[in-house]
Amino acid sequence: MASPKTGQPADGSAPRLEGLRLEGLAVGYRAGRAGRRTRTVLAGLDATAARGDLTVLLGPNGAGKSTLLRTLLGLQPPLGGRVTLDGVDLRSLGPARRARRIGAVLTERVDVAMMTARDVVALGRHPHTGPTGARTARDEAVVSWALAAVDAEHLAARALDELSDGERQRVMVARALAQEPSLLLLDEPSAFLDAPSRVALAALLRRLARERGLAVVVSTHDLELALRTADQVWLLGRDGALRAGSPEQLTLDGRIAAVFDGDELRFDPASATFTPRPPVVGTARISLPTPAATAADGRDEPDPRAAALRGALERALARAGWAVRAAGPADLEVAALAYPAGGRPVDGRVGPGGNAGGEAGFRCAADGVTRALATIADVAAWARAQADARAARAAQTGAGPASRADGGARS
Ligand SMILES: Nc1ncnc2c1ncn2[C@@H]1O[C@H](COP(=O)(O)OP(=O)(O)OP(=O)(O)O)[C@@H](O)[C@H]1O
Repeated sequence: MASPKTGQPADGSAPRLEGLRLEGLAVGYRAGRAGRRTRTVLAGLDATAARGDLTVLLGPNGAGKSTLLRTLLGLQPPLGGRVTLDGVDLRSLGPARRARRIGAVLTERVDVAMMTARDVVALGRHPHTGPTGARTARDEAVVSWALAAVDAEHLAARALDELSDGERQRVMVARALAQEPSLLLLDEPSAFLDAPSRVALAALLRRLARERGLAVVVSTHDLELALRTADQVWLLGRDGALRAGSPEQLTLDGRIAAVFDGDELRFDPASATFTPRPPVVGTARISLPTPAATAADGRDEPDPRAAALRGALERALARAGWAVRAAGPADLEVAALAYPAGGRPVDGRVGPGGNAGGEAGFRCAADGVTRALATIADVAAWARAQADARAARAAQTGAGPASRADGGARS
């Protein structure tokens, strides 16, 4: 049994490091004279974020992600309930002890004119240095480690206000790491990062959680990456509820789709990706050449060219308004006649030797007309023209295009 005040077990054994726990937490804002008027954004939140885990906070705009993170960081008081870190109530921690335990990267821009990236990272040591603020050799080593951990050693001597948004973001993560916290909170840290840097940051946060036993809670709008990398998701719904679970569980439960599906976007639980949802004009079917590849040891392996080609064709057809079906009759048919040479990305002509001669790569049919087309771009343009023609015919007869439910896109 742990002492509620200190979190230390009464028997003197090593403290149990349970990470972050929200118990009936309510967050929001106080306004009016003496803060008597309150605006509750989220209430009754119960969840944990274990040490060693990457917990990703997801929710639509305005759901309360920043409000929750700011409350966990102590920048605004809870309106109710409590938050503990390793069993210790955060309200019992003064600012200095709190700063030693919780590192954060928020969306606010920090004004640090004339400081180098290394100086800024060194600010993270502030909670650990004595009253003089003098840094020891260990402090300097931690600063160097933090810069290296985010792959920003080459930025150390640069002035922070001369860095790009992405470079700056990495430095701010390093500053939080330099605090050597047990809880790391990040509010949309990948907002300014390019795709490879986002993947690298997610991998870094996972590694830090694992290797240093940190509880990491990160909010993001990058759902697809979050669902691939998170150990746990805290999902804020439009109803103000927080549902915690593994990405797979929340995907299969339909919770992710319930929060994020919209008129324009649909969450596909099979691929855990979002696809645009244009009006459906009819059904389409794709056929591919028989895949050639089998593994050298004789075991059958899926031919990666087949998946790439099918995916590219599916996206092109869906964008034009066709609901692609796996089998059965369809209004529009696209048959690829060959794979691109050498398994290169499918972005141009298809056929033996790259189809340099310009011969047909696809045979396409719709509404009784058959066409031979050379490239995927040709197929996309043709599918779009067919969709426009169908929509125009439907408008003339007053029938309207097939509904989404009819077309099967909104399964
Ligand atoms: N200072 C404030 N006073 C009162 N209400 C606020 C304040 N700041 C934010 N809010 C409101 O709190 C709610 C939650 O906002 P919050 O910024 O936490 O959402 P979010 O999930 O982080 O949104 P986003 O994804 O758009 O960044 C919103 O309705 C917002 O208008």
